[in-house]
Amino acid sequence: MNKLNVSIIGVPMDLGQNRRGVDMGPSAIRYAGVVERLKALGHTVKDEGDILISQTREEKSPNTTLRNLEQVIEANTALANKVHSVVTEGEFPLVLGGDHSIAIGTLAGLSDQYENLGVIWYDAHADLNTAETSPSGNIHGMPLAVSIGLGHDDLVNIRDFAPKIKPENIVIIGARSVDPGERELIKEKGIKVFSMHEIDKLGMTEVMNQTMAYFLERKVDGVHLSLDLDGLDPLYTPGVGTPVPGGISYRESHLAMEMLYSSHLITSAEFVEVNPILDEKNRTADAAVALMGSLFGESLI
Ligand SMILES: NC(=[NH2+])NCCC[C@H](N)C(=O)O
Ligand SMILES: [Mn+2]
Ligand SMILES: [Mn+2]
Repeated sequence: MNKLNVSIIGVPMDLGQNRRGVDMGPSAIRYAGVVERLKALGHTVKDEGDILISQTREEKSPNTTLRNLEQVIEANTALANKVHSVVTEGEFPLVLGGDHSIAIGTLAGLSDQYENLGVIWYDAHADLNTAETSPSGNIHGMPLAVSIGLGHDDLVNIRDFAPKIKPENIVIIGARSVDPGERELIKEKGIKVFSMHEIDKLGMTEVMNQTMAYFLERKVDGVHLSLDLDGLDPLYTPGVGTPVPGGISYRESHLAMEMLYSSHLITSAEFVEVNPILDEKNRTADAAVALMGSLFGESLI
């Protein structure tokens, strides 16, 4: 088995949306035993601590409909620099959120290390909104659009280059709440989506096999897993700010993580949207850590 040097980066960010408490996500995931779980699998694990996040929130940012824009730019710039230094040292970045706006920083930090990075977006949502299409003004609904170069200039150009990833290198898994503007973008850019419909119809084994074949065909030189806990059904992960019923099951998610482990394709990961205030007895963070166990090589036998 392949042993990794895992660097854990906490991002106690809640400025990309309006439900308070998701800033406590990294602590909840640590309490659920992430370090111990990965060490038990033989990996070397270093907890790099948390990125500093502004405690100032504003209801209306000056000159924009994007909520807390300045603070989100600042946090993501810091995260991008941290992820970048971790990757250049040959370590595996494992980012703990925090709301999903932090994927902007994670991808910005990763992408100049990869010519052709693939991205798995495991989520109930597509997170492909821009200021023009967003129903909410919440930046956590925009990170994938920003990463393909669409959105506010200062977000798009973190670390001074854009775009970070190619639309045809994205695979969205678990989508079931997609806004009209996002649908158009998916069509226009040819983004690959396995919605709940495909998961139901094909089964998770086939979805993952097709996902991996797609990345091999695209000759990616790394794959980032961005896992929003709301991709799972709220039955299993109730502690999320934007739950959508009819989601991926706990077992299907483990199967997906186990298959990703066996594929050796994944080169970085983030687990986001864990909100302990909305949770029941830390179940959502527990689920996140259990899924990380599978992603990093736990098996039953
Ligand atoms: N990362 C998330 N949970 N995103 C939810 C986005 C919800 C909705 N599509 C919006 O733009 O506001
Ligand atoms: Mn989501
Ligand atoms: Mn999301």
